[in-house]
Amino acid sequence: MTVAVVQFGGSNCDRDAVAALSHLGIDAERAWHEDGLPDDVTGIVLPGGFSYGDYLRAGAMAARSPIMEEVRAAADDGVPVLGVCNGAQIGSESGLTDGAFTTNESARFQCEPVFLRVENADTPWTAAYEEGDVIELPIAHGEGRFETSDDRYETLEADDRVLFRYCDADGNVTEAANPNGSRGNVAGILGERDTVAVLMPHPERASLPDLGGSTDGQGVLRGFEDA
Ligand SMILES: NC(=O)CC[C@H](N)C(=O)O
Repeated sequence: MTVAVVQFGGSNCDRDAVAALSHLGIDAERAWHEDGLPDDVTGIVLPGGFSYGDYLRAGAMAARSPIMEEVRAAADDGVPVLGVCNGAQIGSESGLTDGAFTTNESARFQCEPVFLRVENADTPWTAAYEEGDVIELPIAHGEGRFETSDDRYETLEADDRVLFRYCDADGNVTEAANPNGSRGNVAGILGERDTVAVLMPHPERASLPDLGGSTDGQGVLRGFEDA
């Protein structure tokens, strides 16, 4: 069993994802997108970075790599798929998840720790937490503002597919705690199945105790544990 961390030209969080998963005892390896998915794939990470230099829109070009057909088919078969930051953008650009991640309200690249409230704890990615728990993860993005239409937003909420919202340290979802202007402070969402999730903050950068910061990201990555 192997979690494939798909590497595109310009991905830069693929090694971090492999290191964080390995630390948790989850077998993971990088898979260059042109080589397709390994045969024994049991999970897929779309890692962060600047695939194809964020040209057109962040994630737009990687979403059109042929491997994404394989990722979609695997997701439909129930293989867990996690998109992180640029991987979240690739996930939304390829239709794995709803909505879009677009230019931050500040129009600047933002790199800072944020607090997230767990909105749905009944998923593989949040099973380690309780609903309402507050976790701390870093963000590092220029195009992280979640947007979608009124209808689709209502459907996401009605289907309980909002996974995380930006909040303050006490779990209050406020405008001040929203780093990028995301609609409804949304930081992460589920796809059609709860085995597919994307989020802008980086769990793999908050998983290794040796780094000295939050290790709250471990719970998210443990979504691959039973894969
Ligand atoms: N850390 C990342 O994955 C960055 C994503 C993307 N390049 C952006 O700036 O929005």
